[in-house]
Amino acid sequence: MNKRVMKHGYKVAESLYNFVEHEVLPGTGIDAENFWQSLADIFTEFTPKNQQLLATRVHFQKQIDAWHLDKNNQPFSQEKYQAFLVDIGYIVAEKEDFSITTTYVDEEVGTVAGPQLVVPLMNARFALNAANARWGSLYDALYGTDVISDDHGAEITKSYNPVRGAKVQAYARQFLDGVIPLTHGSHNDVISYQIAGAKLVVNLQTGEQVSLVEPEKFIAFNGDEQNPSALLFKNHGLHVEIKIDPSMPVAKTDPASVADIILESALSVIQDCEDSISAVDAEDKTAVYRNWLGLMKGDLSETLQKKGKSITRTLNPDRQYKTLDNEALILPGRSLLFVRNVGHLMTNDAVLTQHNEQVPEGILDGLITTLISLHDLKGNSAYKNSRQGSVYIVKPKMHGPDEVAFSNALFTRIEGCLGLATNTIKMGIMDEERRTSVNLKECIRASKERVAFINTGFLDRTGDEIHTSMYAGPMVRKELMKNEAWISAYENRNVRIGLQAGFKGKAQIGKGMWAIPDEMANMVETKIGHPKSGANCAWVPSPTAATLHVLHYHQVNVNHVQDNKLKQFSAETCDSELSALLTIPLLSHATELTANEIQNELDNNIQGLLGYVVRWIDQGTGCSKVPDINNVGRMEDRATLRISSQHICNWLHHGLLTSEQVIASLQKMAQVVDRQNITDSSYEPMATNFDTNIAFNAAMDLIFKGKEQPSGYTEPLLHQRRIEVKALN
Ligand SMILES: CC(=O)SCCNC(=O)CCNC(=O)[C@H](O)C(C)(C)COP(=O)(O)OP(=O)(O)OC[C@H]1O[C@@H](n2cnc3c(N)ncnc32)[C@H](O)[C@@H]1OP(=O)(O)O
Ligand SMILES: O=CC(=O)O
Ligand SMILES: [Mg+2]
Repeated sequence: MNKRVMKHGYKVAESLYNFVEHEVLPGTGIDAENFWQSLADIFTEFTPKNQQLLATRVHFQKQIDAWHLDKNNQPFSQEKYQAFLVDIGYIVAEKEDFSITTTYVDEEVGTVAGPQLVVPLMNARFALNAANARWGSLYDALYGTDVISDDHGAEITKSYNPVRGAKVQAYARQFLDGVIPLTHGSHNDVISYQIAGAKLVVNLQTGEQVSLVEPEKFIAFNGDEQNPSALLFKNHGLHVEIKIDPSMPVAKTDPASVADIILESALSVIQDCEDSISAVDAEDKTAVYRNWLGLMKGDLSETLQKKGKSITRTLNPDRQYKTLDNEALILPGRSLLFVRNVGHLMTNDAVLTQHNEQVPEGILDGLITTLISLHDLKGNSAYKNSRQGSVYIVKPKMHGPDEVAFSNALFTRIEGCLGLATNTIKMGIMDEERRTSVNLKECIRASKERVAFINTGFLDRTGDEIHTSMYAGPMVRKELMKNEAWISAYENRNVRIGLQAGFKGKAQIGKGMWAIPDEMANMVETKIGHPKSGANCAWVPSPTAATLHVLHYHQVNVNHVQDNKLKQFSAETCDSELSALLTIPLLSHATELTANEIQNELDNNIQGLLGYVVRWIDQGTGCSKVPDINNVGRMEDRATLRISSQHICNWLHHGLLTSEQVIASLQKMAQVVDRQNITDSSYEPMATNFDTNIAFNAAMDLIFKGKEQPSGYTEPLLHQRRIEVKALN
């Protein structure tokens, strides 16, 4: 049991208290007693409203459930359905047009389009890697993934495979031809790059000297003009470095001695306190906050074993080049960091009221993560995060404008307590709940002075789609959701509303996660759709994916796309979008499923669900790669768990599945998952005792108690079961 320190009527867990007093506050200029007083005041002031907002969610859901139950067996009227949603206040009236006025936004957010990497903040090794993923090796990203096919002897072998290496070089040169084309010939034919008269001079095998079609794209270099070691280019605001080093093995097979192409990759990173981590108590929360502190003070480090060697990972310094006028050019060495707080639902025992009630975790996150960010704002770190002096907080899982207004008011209050100018905290709004999508314009208005992004979190959004309309009928198969009318309306509408609210040049319009981490060829083929849709950032699961996704932003000029989109919108599109958005993705008679298809869908869902839950509950791993039924590794987090659990629950309720069938699948798939984890010595098999295995029972609850879970969220049950496991150890 955590010891507690009484502070102004609140009982603060000793672990958090000591951390704040001894590690966070020194150097912030904030007086300790004033801080604890502010904490107490903020909880006293904001907790009742937080609770009221949660009660409103329940109230809406009950009315929607009753409407569908009442209408059972009657033909569905979309018109009546929408009128009902307006009537109960679920859809609010859209007011006059407006533009956001957010200021002091860093260029990674406002003006340059590029990948956004998400990382579990609880894992220091990953968190550091993500912060350093601003720059990535294109050669490594290509060599190590399926973007380069392994036919004709090009497979990945134990030692370097020159056949594969040659394919990587060819791919990279083709990329250079697209981004920085030569006035004549190809980067394939280059024997040397030099600088003369503040220009790039390119010598070809043919003996010709050529230059760039757009010479202004060459902006800096390192080394001698005759023998440069690095050449720096800028395209669509993104930097590309050609690294020249004849001593590197790969450069020996390149007449121009190119050793790598280094790409500016993850412009921004979301350090996640939410769905990709498992933080259930004061001890866990303190560990997460400590990593954020290390990032903000610049001293986070982690020693790890890599390829049989011990290495210590720290934050990368900035990068230095010489401009063509021989001035120093310093570029950020690290990604711009956002921190994703938790939403309004959960509470945590890190702080208790005097009646031993847990406080809302989202309020605690807001206060502590901002307090920690003071180290960046006050220049206490050797490394700057926001050059504009802003703090970037992503707020997930908000339902509708009142909840956004609540976060906005909370942030204003936190700024007041910490002596920060109002709107120093920038808010990222996850557009991932149905009531937010439907009322997005009003959600943005509620934070129009600080909003820095709207992101389509389509995974949570799909979970909410299923839960909200649980009683309307059985939903389409999970994989087919992406073809449904609501999802394209949701994605298009998010871009339209963001652009019409003046996001261009000021804030991000973001797209969702690439959740198949090993399918990079597929990603390179398809994720170009995100910049083409007008989004200026999109989520990737790993640094490698960031280096590959950035290729798209070199091909697509998002600024131009946004300008063109703004000219195209019409009033009619807005109306038809709303009814498409509210079209429930129900199975139609035309698409009735065979018993086999139903069983496959169930087994697939259960395999992913169990594979994720067992690691969450037993090992505290919040984001995992779990093989699906076709052995494709899927990124699973709490949002994907929300989808699978709610989907099974929905089919169970509507009689497509029986309880016995679900239990049989759970037991069969538990054995599959146990086998998948056989090489993990810390893994506890589930199939040895289904009755007592806590993770297995958590999975059962997620399905059989799924209908009653608030908004279909998985965190209440996951937390409860993880706390049980932690108590045993
Ligand atoms: C719906 C939503 O909310 S989506 C947002 C939540 N999702 C995320 O945050 C995704 C985070 N990603 C991950 O956790 C991982 O990439 C997974 C679990 C998806 C896949 O993991 P694996 O492919 O098994 O990667 P693995 O654990 O082998 O790590 C490989 C390397 O990549 C690095 N890496 C993987 N993902 C990341 C990441 N997101 N950020 C930084 N580094 C990463 C690791 O540090 C490791 O490098 P290292 O050995 O030098 O430290
Ligand atoms: O948070 C992202 C999502 O897709 O959910
Ligand atoms: Mg989400």
